Amino acid sequence: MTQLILIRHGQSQWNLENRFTGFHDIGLTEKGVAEAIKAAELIKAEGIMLDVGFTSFQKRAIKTLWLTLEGIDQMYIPVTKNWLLNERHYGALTGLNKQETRDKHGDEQVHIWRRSFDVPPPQIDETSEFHPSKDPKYKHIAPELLPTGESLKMTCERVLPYFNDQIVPHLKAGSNVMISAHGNSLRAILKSIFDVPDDKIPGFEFPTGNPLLIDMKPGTLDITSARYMDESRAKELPDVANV
Ligand SMILES: O=C(O)[C@@H](CO)OP(=O)(O)O
Repeated sequence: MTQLILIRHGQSQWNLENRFTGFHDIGLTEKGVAEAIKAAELIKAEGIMLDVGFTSFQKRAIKTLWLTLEGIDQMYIPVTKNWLLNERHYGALTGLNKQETRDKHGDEQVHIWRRSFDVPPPQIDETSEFHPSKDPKYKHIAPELLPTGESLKMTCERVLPYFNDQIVPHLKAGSNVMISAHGNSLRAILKSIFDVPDDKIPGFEFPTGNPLLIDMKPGTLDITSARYMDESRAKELPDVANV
């Protein structure tokens, strides 16, 4: 059996403040740190041995992975960070309070921006402090590749080629893989491995800092079981259709 653990970062400061976050690089709250430590306890209790880890360029996901690997005493595994696993870029909404945005634009418009599959948010202006060109961690990436406002569809188109090329080969070779990432970059992976239709995928929510353990038949991506390890904070999962 091959094991894949998907974990959304623990609670971030902007999750707490209810602000659109996307590419903004904000840290974990104390609660977020505690969630990552708890995630490690759950993984350790089941004796899972990881072979390789992947995360984004964003400290909330990186630190969640660090704390988890520290807690399970497996800090030796190779870890690859890639910006292609970043959260969906929230465009001009970045930094805004979600409730204030609802009050201004209405519940329906904000729901479309947050949970449609293919409607992108308004693009971020080049002069904004949150424009990705202002962040030195992306200086090696061609400016035209950097997102300035992504729909979930666009996030899938960014994340899935990386997942298929760089992560799937590890799974097919039988390695146990942990991916620490974000609500929408993980939706992209969930959509791919569970074959979730476009109109259904926005409905799946990843709880913060709660490892999703997915068992696969060796040498394949055929899922035999999937469950959130902290049952008390579990969310709905797609049906395991390909057992
Ligand atoms: O703000 C964000 O970057 C994301 C994830 O926290 O929010 P949403 O739930 O609106 O996709």
